[in-house]
Amino acid sequence: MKVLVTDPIADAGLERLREAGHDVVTAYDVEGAELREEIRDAAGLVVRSGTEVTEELLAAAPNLVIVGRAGIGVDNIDIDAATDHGVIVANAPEGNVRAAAEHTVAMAFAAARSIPQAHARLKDGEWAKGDYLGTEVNNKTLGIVGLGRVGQEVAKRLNALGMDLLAFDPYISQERADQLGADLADLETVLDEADFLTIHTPLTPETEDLIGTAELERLGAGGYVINCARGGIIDEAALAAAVEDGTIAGAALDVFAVEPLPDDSPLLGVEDVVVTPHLGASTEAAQENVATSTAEQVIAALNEEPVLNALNAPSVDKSAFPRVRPYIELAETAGRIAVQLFEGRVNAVEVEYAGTIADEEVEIVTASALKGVFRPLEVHVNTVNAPRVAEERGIDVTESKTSQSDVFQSRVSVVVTDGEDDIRVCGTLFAGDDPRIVQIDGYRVDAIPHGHMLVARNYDKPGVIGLIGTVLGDNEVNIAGMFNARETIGGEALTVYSLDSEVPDAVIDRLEDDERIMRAQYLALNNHTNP
Ligand SMILES: NC(=O)C1=CN([C@@H]2O[C@H](COP(=O)(O)OP(=O)(O)OC[C@H]3O[C@@H](n4cnc5c(N)ncnc54)[C@H](O)[C@@H]3O)[C@@H](O)[C@H]2O)C=CC1
Ligand SMILES: O=C(O)C(=O)COP(=O)(O)O
Repeated sequence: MKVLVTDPIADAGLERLREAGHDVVTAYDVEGAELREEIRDAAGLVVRSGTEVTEELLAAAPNLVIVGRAGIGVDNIDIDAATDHGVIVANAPEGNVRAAAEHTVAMAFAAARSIPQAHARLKDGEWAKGDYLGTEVNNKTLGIVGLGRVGQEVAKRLNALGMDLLAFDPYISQERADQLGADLADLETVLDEADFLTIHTPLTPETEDLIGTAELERLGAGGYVINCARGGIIDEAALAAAVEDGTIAGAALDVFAVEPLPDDSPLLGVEDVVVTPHLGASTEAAQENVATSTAEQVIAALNEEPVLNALNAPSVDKSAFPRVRPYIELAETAGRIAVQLFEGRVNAVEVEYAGTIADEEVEIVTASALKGVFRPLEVHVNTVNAPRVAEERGIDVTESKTSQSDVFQSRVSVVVTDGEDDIRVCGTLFAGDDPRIVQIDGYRVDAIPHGHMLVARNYDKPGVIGLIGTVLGDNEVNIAGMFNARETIGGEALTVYSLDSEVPDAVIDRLEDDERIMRAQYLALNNHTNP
């Protein structure tokens, strides 16, 4: 499949994709209409921070399965739109953490000891020894905004260099902070106490412009700001002014609100603002890590396997996946059968798990059952967007589990209802992976869910089964298997036929013309034959 790579990633990642048999196309400086054309037949897209993955781009990518972000920050990807389009977004949250932490430490020293400024002057032939009186980090307080993966690595390193740690992060436990030797406080206290303030949050509506004039005033003279997280968290004009007028001592920035940083940025004119062009993740090791990890995730997604770091898709533990996998298709089929048999307007879907499957993480199986239920919709529904499609349509989804199962070791049931009537379809796996539909609307059946199915509700009268067989045969529809279930002798019965081909409407009409047959329904279970 085609995997489009729009930002440079390490060769190891490109190689991994090729080894998996994918057609890797690199398009580093392509934008606009040209990029939309390039993505049209792509199944995978790999980006870093340089590509804006917008709704417009996603809309131009009907075959896209996954956007892999070879790095951490996903603020350049419209995840919401990706979910709507059923596209997985996955990042590589581990591989460049140490690189980003080391760069942060380097930037702290660069600012505190004016290394870039002194270096530039010496290169110009000037021995400016007397102009620089730096600040030691030893015995100073490090204020950390965002004590996540990078923040914690920075904390450990700078703590080892003699700094006290004070962190603002409303989403971290006291226990974790204690393990790091960090005190937790509100932002104001951190600003009041810190000598160095380092930012390690993602860019979100909550963190946008988190640090402005008032916060820099609180940090005060002698304070340094380091930002290797995301531009936009600090108000750049306010920061440039605060360093320029001595409100704070200096700043070191790796990231900017607009990248590449425009020539006319006020930051560029301020002597004590140190800048690097978004180099935090740019080490050989980090790039190899994130490129291979992203390639693995793209390969998994294109193989319909679980994507470890998916940000918008149900997650499954890799070791549990083989146990869960066969139920994914079974639940989708049960959902497809249930919705096609149901004659009302679905306003709720219930997925029940009984037996050993109830011990597993089944989020992806439930999403798959919904995918089956929504199959007749025009929109492209998959396990990424199925829960959202349900929510948007006001369809209640419930999942229930019981360790008790009847005769089967495990059973998955999909119930669709309009609040009054419902249809329940239950499936199981024989011999571990052989899917069977074992109950339809209360009738015990045994049907192989494959291809084409005819479900007839008839009276248990002599000759009915023969008639159905003859009518199907006369119309060249071959019967692969059949199961007849009845309530009582002579009472209502439900007969399920597994067929080798589609049943034309005229044949359905012909069957329903017989007064012994109340209802005959053709169900398409093949992907290609969905009505
Ligand atoms: N300069 C570069 O090249 C690199 C930059 N990054 C950036 O560094 C940042 C941090 O990355 P990770 O540590 O991996 O993320 P993370 O998700 O592990 O940690 C982020 C932390 O911020 C906290 N947080 C979220 N909202 C907050 C708020 N409003 N106030 C205070 N704390 C808040 C979270 O609770 C979490 O602990 C990201 O923006 C990432 O994109 C990461 C790698 C390289
Ligand atoms: O991983 C991140 O969040 C980064 O900021 C690294 O960005 P990059 O992959 O170097 O464009």
